[in-house]
Amino acid sequence: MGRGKKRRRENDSEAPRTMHPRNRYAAAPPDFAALAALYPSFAPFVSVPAGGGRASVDFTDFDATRELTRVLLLHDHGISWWIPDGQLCPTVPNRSNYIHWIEDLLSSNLIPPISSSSERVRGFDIGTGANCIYPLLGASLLGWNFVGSDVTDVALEWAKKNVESNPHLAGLIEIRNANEAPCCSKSETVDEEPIRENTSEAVDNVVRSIPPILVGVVKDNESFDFCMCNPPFFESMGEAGLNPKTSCGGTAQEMACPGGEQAFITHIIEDSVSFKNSFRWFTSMVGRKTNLKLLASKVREVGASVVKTTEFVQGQTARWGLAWSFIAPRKMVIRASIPGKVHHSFMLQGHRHICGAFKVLKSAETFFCASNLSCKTDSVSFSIDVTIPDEQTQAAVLHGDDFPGAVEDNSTKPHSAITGTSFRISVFEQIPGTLLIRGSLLNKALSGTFSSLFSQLEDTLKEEFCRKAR
Ligand SMILES: C[S@@+](CC[C@H](N)C(=O)[O-])C[C@H]1O[C@@H](n2cnc3c(N)ncnc32)[C@H](O)[C@@H]1O
Repeated sequence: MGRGKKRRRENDSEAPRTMHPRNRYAAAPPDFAALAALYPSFAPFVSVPAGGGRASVDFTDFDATRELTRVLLLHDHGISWWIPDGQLCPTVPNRSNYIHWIEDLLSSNLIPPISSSSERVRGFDIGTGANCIYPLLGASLLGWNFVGSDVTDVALEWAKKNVESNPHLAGLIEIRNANEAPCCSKSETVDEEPIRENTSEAVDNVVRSIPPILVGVVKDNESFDFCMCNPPFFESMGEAGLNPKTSCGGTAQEMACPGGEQAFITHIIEDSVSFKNSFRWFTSMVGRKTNLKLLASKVREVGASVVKTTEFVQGQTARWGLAWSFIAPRKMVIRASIPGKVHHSFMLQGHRHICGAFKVLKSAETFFCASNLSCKTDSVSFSIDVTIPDEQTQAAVLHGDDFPGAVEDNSTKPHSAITGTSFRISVFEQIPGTLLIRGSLLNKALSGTFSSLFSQLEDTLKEEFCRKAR
């Protein structure tokens, strides 16, 4: 955790415009003056301009940042919380975004629930820290169950204290010492010298020096709906640098590890292969966009069936989310409840940068590939030819979900005649910031299935692009 790509500075007291819509601070940022009136211990950290105006907090003061977090957790979430001086202090609105993204992944239904899924969602927070922020937020906002792991004495001691201070959540959260994994050697001191060669061999060597993350820490027969991680992003505290505009604390053990986030997340990816069927989703926060691409290809190399990414814009800092799963995505055999047509279209309107035609094309490709449909993308004509594999085509017909030639006539052709059903998705930029997405059935079979898929594509792209653009 630390400093990533800097964004144009926004007023710190304003909620970033890109907050998740369900984030409780999305509509209105915290009202510092009102909180100061309610909590006298917070008042000394709040300044109100002489001529009136919005109250502010000095984010370069660790004590102020920690007191704000304490007050927000107490006032808005009913959580009693504290961390010792210098430990990483989380910002509540930012951390909530990651929780809501996982909530979206779980509810997307892209991956079916794992067989042992219980009624209550169960998550594994890798490196929960002294602050234990994700389990506390996930349990209080959504009633999720958590195992939170860590390796340092201070993190384990304070994470437990933070859980015990909240008896209403204590039954939902277990804190686990990753150093007690059977294969573990005690956590190493962080090397101040970064690895010189950034070759994959150098990274692999470093990965082996990181203490256990999942293997040995996850118990036999345990299963989880997801894991999450805010990794140590840096190779050294020198690399972490100091952001003069904020003081969120952070010790070397929290901020840095040998090989930085690339090695840490590579370790998670390697471990994930051992738990293909025990986790529905593996996720991690990523601090650098270059690492996101690299790690996403690693995830594909180890055979993930679905890979998803997102961008978290957190005030001035951009971070990314990487999610993957080995569970086969649900097959797109769709009940054609909407009337079949051979052409469909919809508009995406949003901010030009966010809603670029190429980005939308790639997201559409990801959507279809994740559904086991084969895609041929032409980035010159901004189009994708999508083919529904024969077995899915057959399944749609056999299940009575659709029928061939639904638009042309309502007669049912022999099943064997329907092969390689395909359609074309094209993205056109109408005016800057407005895109037209058009879908055309190429061989006029299974129009109901095509219509249903197109409607799901519309929902997915609108959710992804229009929400961000708000
Ligand atoms: C950036 S901090 C994140 C703390 C907290 N989750 C947050 O978001 O503020 C990274 C945490 O990972 C922990 N850590 C490092 N290696 C670990 C390992 N092998 N297993 C579990 N936790 C580890 C560190 O001790 C530290 O608490």
